[in-house]
Amino acid sequence: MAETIRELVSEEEVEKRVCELGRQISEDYAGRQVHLICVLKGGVFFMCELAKRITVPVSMDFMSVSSYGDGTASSGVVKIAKDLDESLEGKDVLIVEDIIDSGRTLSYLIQILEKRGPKSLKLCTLLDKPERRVKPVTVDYVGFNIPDEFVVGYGLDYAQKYRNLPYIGVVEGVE
Ligand SMILES: O=P(O)(O)OC[C@H]1O[C@H](OP(=O)(O)OP(=O)(O)O)[C@H](O)[C@@H]1O
Ligand code: HPA
Repeated sequence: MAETIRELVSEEEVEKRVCELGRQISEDYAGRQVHLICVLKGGVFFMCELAKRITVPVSMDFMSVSSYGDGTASSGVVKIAKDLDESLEGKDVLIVEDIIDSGRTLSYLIQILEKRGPKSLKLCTLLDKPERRVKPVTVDYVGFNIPDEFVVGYGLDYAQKYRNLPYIGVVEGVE
């Protein structure tokens, strides 16, 4: 069967939800600066769109933590491919992710970042697959809870493809 993409969350729905999250974060961080950490590569589309909707001062840094390789199953081994450029000491840090699936990546990342002295550390994800959780993770902001299906688009890839889709889709016709 050929690989096809079935739309799960439309472009309009994603945009609407990103605006709502931006408003909520702006209210919650009123009077403070929020330091966004983008988890590359998947988080980059969401982070850019979200940052544009946040009305309090924003600073940003980037990190790359990989556990999936090119497949649809987490290897369970989390590797830091690129660390942050700046210290987190005394900052109100908000990690911005595209998806929490098994929770392995984020539980590992949170453990590491908590040790770097942030004033606060919270997590915002566009998508959450709670059914798949192996490691518990506290998620502060969620765009959409989705079923246990492998999704692509809006930053998410399958074998590095489909990140540029403006909507969230399910990959069909793959093992
Ligand atoms: O909850 P988990 O099961 O750990 O899965 C979530 C992680 O998997 C994806 O990253 P990936 O390793 O595919 O890297 P990418 O963002 O560069 O595509 C995603 O961006 C999360 O970081
Ligand atoms: O469903 C997914 N799609 C793409 N990347 C992912 N990383 C964890 N889960 C997923």
